[in-house]
Amino acid sequence: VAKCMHTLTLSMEELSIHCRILWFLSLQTILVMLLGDSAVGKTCFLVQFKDGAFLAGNFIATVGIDFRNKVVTVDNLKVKLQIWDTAGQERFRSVTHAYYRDAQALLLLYDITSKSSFDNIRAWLTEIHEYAQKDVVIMLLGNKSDMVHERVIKQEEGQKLAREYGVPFMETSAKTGVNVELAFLAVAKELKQRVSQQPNEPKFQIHEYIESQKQKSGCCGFM
Ligand SMILES: Nc1nc2c(ncn2[C@@H]2O[C@H](COP(=O)(O)OP(=O)(O)OP(=O)(O)O)[C@@H](O)[C@H]2O)c(=O)[nH]1
Repeated sequence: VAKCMHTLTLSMEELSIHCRILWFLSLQTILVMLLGDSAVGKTCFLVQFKDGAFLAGNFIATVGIDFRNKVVTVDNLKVKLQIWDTAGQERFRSVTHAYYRDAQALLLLYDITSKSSFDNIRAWLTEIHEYAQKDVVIMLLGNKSDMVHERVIKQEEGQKLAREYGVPFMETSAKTGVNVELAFLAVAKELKQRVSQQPNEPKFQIHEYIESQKQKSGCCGFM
């Protein structure tokens, strides 16, 4: 029995190593795309995540598409995120459509101080369903949560819309950094878990993960 147990333990260990190698080889780079109307803060969101800085000053709209890489650690594994920052302006829409199908995760932003950017989320989701992969991870983000006095979209409205489409939701601030890293880590963890999850493990729940991180940080703006 002891010998059997030993063999069993070894093979479980081996299996785990194989899973990690597979994960490393297959999903070493995760493609994340930032979407949403012009001026909702996509470029600032990316710069905050990449460099921990806020781009204050004149607003310069993105032309076409741009990308940055950042390596993060998910469950002790290094994962490279390749993040595509898209132009929100309508005239670049056909350029960005071409990139949708390669994205594994989409962070869809609106600006909590702009009703039109929130109203356009439904149209963005329609486009996503038309052009993106069926199993793409989508997260809805209400950005500029630091602008409390200019807010026109309540947190509950964002939450309600997200629930309607079955996607996770958070409010974020590219200015203060609130929830910026968490948004990327949550989608990376979801994608990693899809690959490496053991059959006897409970399914990873991105909503619960976000909630647990909220409780850990005791901070604001999570949903
Ligand atoms: N207060 C505040 N301002 C923000 C935040 N995020 C972005 N901004 C400001 O909003 C404006 C637009 O930000 P960008 O990041 O350039 O917007 P974008 O979504 O990339 O715009 P496009 O490139 O046209 O699609 C800039 O003036 C930023 O300084 C935020 O979280 N809080």
